[in-house]
Amino acid sequence: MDKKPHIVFIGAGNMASSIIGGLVASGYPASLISASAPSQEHLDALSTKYQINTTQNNHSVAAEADILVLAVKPQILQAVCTDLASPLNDKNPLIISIAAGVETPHIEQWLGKTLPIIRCMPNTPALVSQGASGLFANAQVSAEQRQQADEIFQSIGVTQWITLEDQMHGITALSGSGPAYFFLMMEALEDAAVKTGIPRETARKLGIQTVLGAAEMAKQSELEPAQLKRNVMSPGGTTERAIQSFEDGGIRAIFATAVSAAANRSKELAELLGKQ
Ligand SMILES: NC(=O)C1=CN([C@@H]2O[C@H](COP(=O)(O)OP(=O)(O)OC[C@H]3O[C@@H](n4cnc5c(N)ncnc54)[C@H](O)[C@@H]3O)[C@@H](O)[C@H]2O)C=CC1
Ligand SMILES: O=C(O)[C@@H]1CCC=N1
Repeated sequence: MDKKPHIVFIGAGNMASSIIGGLVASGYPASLISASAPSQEHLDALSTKYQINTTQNNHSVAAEADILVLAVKPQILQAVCTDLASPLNDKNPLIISIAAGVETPHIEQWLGKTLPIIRCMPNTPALVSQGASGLFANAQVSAEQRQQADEIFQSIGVTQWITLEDQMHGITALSGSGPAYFFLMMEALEDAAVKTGIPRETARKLGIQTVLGAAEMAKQSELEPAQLKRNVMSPGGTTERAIQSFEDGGIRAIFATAVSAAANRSKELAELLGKQ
């Protein structure tokens, strides 16, 4: 990026803070990041921690945006966009919506004009620069804007672009919601280890490092996860018993059902919110 764009966040909750924290950690100038929200507590947390600009006035800050990130709950996005239509009347910022299940034609309709819109599904590990973001651009997005968005989200993790907006339901179910699945597994693994007699602190430390080590290994290795798994399974050994127990318990079906429940909820939100 030659001249860095002014990035304005509408909404200052969990996901906005994770992205802002990651951006600042990557060296993005705090003076070029602003956030607006009704919650003074959320704003104070961001200005104290990252020294970014904050306000409760969506209108004034939106009018200054080169990139406007919509980071409010899907259920209030229509009201927020409708309210922003007039301050954006003579402006043409790149809109990036991170709201689950809200489709770009609805955002355009609510903002009252055709605009370059990118839908992005990030995740909270963005806070520690380990985010995974799926992105989709509508036809109005220029090559330069696409690159700007890619650089922003690459600075907080990895990016993958999709060409069909419909695939965003699956991305939401995979990487948007995904961190929670692994936190659940960490909880369950830790509790199970404690039951074998290990102190909780030890179980937590080794459990988390095991998840991290396995993920890093899968990322760096040319081998598929299935082969990496087999490499841990000595014939007649301990892992084989555990993996057999997972398979007998239907772990694959459990994943398939959970991921499709999340994707279906994303579709449901799209239908519900589009009808408002
Ligand atoms: N939490 C997550 O892991 C992820 C969330 N998302 C999406 O990010 C969006 C935000 O989610 P969270 O950060 O988790 O929610 P949150 O509830 O933590 O934050 C929402 C923020 O919006 C603010 N807000 C409420 N009304 C507003 C208004 N009228 N104008 C401006 N700001 C307003 C709130 O004060 C709060 O700062 C959602 O659309 C969600 O689908 C996407 C990927 C992952
Ligand atoms: O649970 C949710 O609806 C949001 C979207 C993906 C992660 N959190």
